[in-house]
Amino acid sequence: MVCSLLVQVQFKIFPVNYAAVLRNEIAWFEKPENSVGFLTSHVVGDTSMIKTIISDRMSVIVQCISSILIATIVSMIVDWRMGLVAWAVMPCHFIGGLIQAKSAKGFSGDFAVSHRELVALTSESASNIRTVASFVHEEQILKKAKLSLREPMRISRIESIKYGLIQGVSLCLWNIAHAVALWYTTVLVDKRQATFVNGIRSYQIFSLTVPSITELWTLIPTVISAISILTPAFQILDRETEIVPDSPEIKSPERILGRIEFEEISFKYPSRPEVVILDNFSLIIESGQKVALVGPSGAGKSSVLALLLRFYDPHKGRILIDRKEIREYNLRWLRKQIGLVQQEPLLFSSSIRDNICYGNEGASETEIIEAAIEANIHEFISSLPDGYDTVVGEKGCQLSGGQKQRIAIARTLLKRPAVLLLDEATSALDGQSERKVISALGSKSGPLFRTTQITVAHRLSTVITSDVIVVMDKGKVVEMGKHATLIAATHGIYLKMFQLQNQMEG
Ligand SMILES: Nc1ncnc2c1ncn2[C@@H]1O[C@H](COP(=O)(O)OP(=O)(O)OP(=O)(O)O)[C@@H](O)[C@H]1O
Repeated sequence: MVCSLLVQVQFKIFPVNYAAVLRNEIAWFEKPENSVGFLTSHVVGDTSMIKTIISDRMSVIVQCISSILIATIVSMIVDWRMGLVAWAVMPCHFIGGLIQAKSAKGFSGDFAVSHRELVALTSESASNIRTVASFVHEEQILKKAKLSLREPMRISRIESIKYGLIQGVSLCLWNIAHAVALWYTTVLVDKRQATFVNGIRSYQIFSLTVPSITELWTLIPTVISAISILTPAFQILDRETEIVPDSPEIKSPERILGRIEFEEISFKYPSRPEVVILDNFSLIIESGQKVALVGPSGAGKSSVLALLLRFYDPHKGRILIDRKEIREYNLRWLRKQIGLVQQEPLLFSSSIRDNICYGNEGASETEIIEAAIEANIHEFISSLPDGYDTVVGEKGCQLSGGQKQRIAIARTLLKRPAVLLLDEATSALDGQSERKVISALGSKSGPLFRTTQITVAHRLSTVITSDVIVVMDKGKVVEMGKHATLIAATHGIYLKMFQLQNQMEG
């Protein structure tokens, strides 16, 4: 009964642990201690450790405790003095066990850390295998892995010697306990306070109990390891996320209109608090407008999009959507209203259909095909032997950069977002494909179905038709207007960028 309950707990812990990881804000995932490898190691390692404790060890612990209790009661019934002796020598086992437990603590801690480092290294190199292979960096990775294991190996060698000695001491204490019990049996028999038969019976029962006690103590290192491994897991479970996805639980209108206002925003990334990214940034985007953010690399364009999705919160200023601060919207609901296509979109290792349906699982076949046509990828998908059922490989590795981008655009279009954020979303497409996609995206806004569009682009040819072009530099808006207005301004940054690109293309 107890064991079956514990097994159920074991299966419930994994989703709880995983949900606690996913609940955190983006900045938390950017900390080195929360890298993909470390988290994988945590989730997999913690779950298997819980399995070991609950399924394998817990039943042994329950068995040992019950056999000790039964043996004690029976030996008390046979001869109460002998029963008391069994308990009197218990400190010998107890002290032996304590010494073992103490030595095991450092032992397991080192293994946990080195194991996590190794998993982090493996997952990082496996997910970046093309970069690793092109730089012929395999040897260095192996060296790094060996290096990360060197210190734990040295420590564990010392610890295992210590552990062996300690095991010897605790066995010695166990033998002392036996000797005392046997000696006392002879004393009782000698003084005729117990019959020979009862003395032997009692001693036999005591002897049968000792293996259970010893086994219980040998399980202590496992339990200690579990505690040291599970402590960080519980820290993750207990952590309060800074940007709460389910709060506030207020009812929102069906669809936002898409008027966006950045009001004197100042922003620094939590991982780099000394660098100001956005400095008093203000911008109003009317519902249904097409706005382009352009400017030099590192100007803060993508950061503006990240703030709108509340991947981070600004330190100063407010962001309003439909004249209401975004913190007042339920975050999950808000994110469903916004579609983001990034420069290097990540596809999941499943079929093209599943990837397109990612934000809208209930979409019909017609809707999926419509979105693919708008993203100019339907023709390619139809030419594949398995069509929409083609599996794209891990992170979409079986597709070209441009195909990945177009599938990502289709995925976002299927979401029918009220606000569409395109961050260099067509940068990998050829000119003709790009024009088709951009014109399809441009036709998204109509009187019935408004989409506010914010495009971040380096290639200015893709944004010249925008309603407003915002030129950013060092986290500030430096120029703003239509393409014609901006190129008319002499000495403007936009004009310079435009001329430079024209020269390069010409
Ligand atoms: N997650 C992050 N943590 C810390 N700093 C970051 C992070 N992301 C971006 N930055 C820094 O913020 C600054 C602005 O980056 P951002 O990506 O917003 O610029 P950008 O204008 O979009 O650049 P690009 O055109 O090259 O994409 C850069 O200096 C960058 O190094």
